[in-house]
Amino acid sequence: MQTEKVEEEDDAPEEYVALCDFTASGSEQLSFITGDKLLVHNKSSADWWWAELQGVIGYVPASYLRLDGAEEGDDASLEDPWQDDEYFGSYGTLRLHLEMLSDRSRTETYRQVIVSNSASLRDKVVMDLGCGTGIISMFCAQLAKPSMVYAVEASSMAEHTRQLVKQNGCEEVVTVLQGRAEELELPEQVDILVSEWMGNCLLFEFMVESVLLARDRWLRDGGVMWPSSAALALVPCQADSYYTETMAFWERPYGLDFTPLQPLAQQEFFTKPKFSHLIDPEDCLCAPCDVICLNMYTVQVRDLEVSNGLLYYKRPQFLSVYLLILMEHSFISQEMTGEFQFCVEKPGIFHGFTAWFTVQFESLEMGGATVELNTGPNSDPTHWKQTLFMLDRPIQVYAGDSIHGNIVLRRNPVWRRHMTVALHWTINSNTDDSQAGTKSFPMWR
Ligand SMILES: N=C(N)NCC[C@H]1O[C@@H](n2cnc3c(N)ncnc32)[C@H](O)[C@@H]1O
Repeated sequence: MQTEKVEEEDDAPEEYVALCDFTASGSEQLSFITGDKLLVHNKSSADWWWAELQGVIGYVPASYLRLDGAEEGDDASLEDPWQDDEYFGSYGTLRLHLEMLSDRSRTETYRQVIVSNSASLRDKVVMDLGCGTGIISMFCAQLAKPSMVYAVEASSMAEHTRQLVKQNGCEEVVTVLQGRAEELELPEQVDILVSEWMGNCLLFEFMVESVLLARDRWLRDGGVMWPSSAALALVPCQADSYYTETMAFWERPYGLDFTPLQPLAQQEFFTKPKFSHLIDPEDCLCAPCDVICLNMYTVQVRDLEVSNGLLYYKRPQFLSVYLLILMEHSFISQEMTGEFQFCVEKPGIFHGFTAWFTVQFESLEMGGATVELNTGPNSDPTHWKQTLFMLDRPIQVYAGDSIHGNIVLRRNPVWRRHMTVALHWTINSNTDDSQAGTKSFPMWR
């Protein structure tokens, strides 16, 4: 069994400075704000450290801290906040492309978009951003007659993609360009920017930033974005089997009482979201709702940030605290926050929330049908499946109960492909007293 490298507890705690705010999501975690100086007593894991702030002790996310006195560039890991070596390295192998190509729901949807717009694609210039093995570009070349497809791929897969394009007789139409789309030089503007950029919970990996930068630089006025829009859906749900196998398990394994391990189980299994969760439609406590909606023509890169403050590392000393507070609230991005109001349709156990996304592809023809890829529980399963956010403790709910609150996707100010999903909820019930809760889930740092 692989164990994470655990550094021995040092005798003298080390002083670290907070790079950004962190809001604890459980009693065992410690909140802090940008600039706080924390004493780290134990680096119990790579992600979570045992630290002290003004006499209070708790777990803190290691990625939010930097050794006090170290300069910004000192920490080698901070040199690549996009983690591009690791990220594009992983896409340079076949594993992830095999997973994406094996996802028929995903891949057939893109093929359907090309087929249903084949006439309008004639003589158009297309960019396929993050083309991977070039499947979408070759669909364009085989099923329609665009004048040019720029197949852009930053990983080393691009070399193989060139070979596949030639192997399939598409080299007249498809030009493979290796590099980050936002850094490449194209010979011309494009009519259509197509990309399969969606990550778990829609935004993880934040490839969407590259799509927006490429849009602003290469999509001609009046050009088309595919997907044209995207939405994150959320639903309160039961997750009895996951709860049983990770938490209830410790009650009486082999006739012994292992319940003292349950706080550890909560920290280990419920602190982060559970990717690739397949929720049974029966486990939805009510109908889902779209909590985050992105218009791919108007959303801006700055809208992807939910600011904790003016600047993550420094604050202008001359601004009064009042003005800071005033300006902070003006920075909250509407795109990254969503309200919800659910009405429980049947009695059950509220174990947590499940999230998934949908993306829409508008027709190139006026009044033509929009194509949608839905990764939710009532559609054909995809490789993304759904994402489960477990509460610390399950709550009994009844038909008619209301669960309202909001979700905030807070992009990690240090690790640019990561975010924290914060959920705040209040349950109003005719049967029990109302309850409120909040929990933040790092994804992953
Ligand atoms: N969650 C996903 N859909 N990931 C697909 C990512 C694919 O796009 C590629 N990719 C991601 N970002 C970029 C970028 N900025 N420029 C070019 N290719 C990219 C990546 O190498 C992989 O082949």
